[in-house]
Amino acid sequence: MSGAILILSGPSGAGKSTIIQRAEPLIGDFYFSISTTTRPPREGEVHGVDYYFTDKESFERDIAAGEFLEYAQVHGNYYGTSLKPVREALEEGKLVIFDIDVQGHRLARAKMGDLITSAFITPPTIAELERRLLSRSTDDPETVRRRLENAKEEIRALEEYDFLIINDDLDRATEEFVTVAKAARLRPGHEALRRFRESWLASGSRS
Ligand SMILES: Nc1ncnc2c1ncn2[C@@H]1O[C@H](COP(=O)(O)OP(=O)(O)OP(=O)(O)O)[C@@H](O)[C@H]1O
Ligand SMILES: Nc1nc2c(ncn2[C@@H]2O[C@H](COP(=O)(O)O)[C@@H](O)[C@H]2O)c(=O)[nH]1
Repeated sequence: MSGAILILSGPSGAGKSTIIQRAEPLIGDFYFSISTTTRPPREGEVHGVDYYFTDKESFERDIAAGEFLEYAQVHGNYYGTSLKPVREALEEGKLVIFDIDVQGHRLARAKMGDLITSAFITPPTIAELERRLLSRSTDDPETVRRRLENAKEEIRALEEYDFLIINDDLDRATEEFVTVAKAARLRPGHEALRRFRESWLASGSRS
């Protein structure tokens, strides 16, 4: 595998999807890992674009079949990253971007740590996070409350990430994310390093 992985995490409502969408034309060729979830679709979300929406029984069947690189229960629903498309994209040398929670970041690091660069995105304050969750109008008040409570736990994992992006100004945060993505691309995994060393040593010299 010669690609690289960039993991983006942060509280729900931090602006991860917004930033990935804005950064897309600026990063160049990459593969965005579409997660599978048991969360019901929000208005406007499309199966196979935003998520693969499924039910608990088939998600648990996929867990048992070893389909996931990582999965976790987040805000009361299952979310998981399918291993097969990620492996294929890596084999094609692509940068693979994940938008996953802090548990998923830990699990992915344990399996593919040498390929991973990670960034944690957060609004500057909890009050601003609450404002964004409310103004997005996608979740009922109980869901917003639960997501805000979870945010206080998630931010404890900050030190586990390579980069912190404070999303106060969207243009600046997007620019920072693009910089991180370019850096992630330049980070070869152990296998790629070994291959380079072998070919470098085999390249010979005149003396
Ligand atoms: N810098 C910003 N200033 C003001 N509003 C913002 C900023 N960044 C994002 N938003 C808004 O905040 C809301 C949440 O953003 P978004 O849906 O991208 O968050 P997310 O981190 O992907 O959330 P989730 O994890 O729940 O999918 C959206 O309405 C978005 O337009
Ligand atoms: N561990 C994983 N977390 C995931 C995955 N896909 C998304 N997420 C995280 O879930 C929350 C909530 O997302 P929402 O779309 O319901 O608002 C968010 O923090 C995502 O990063 C995954 O495959 N694995």
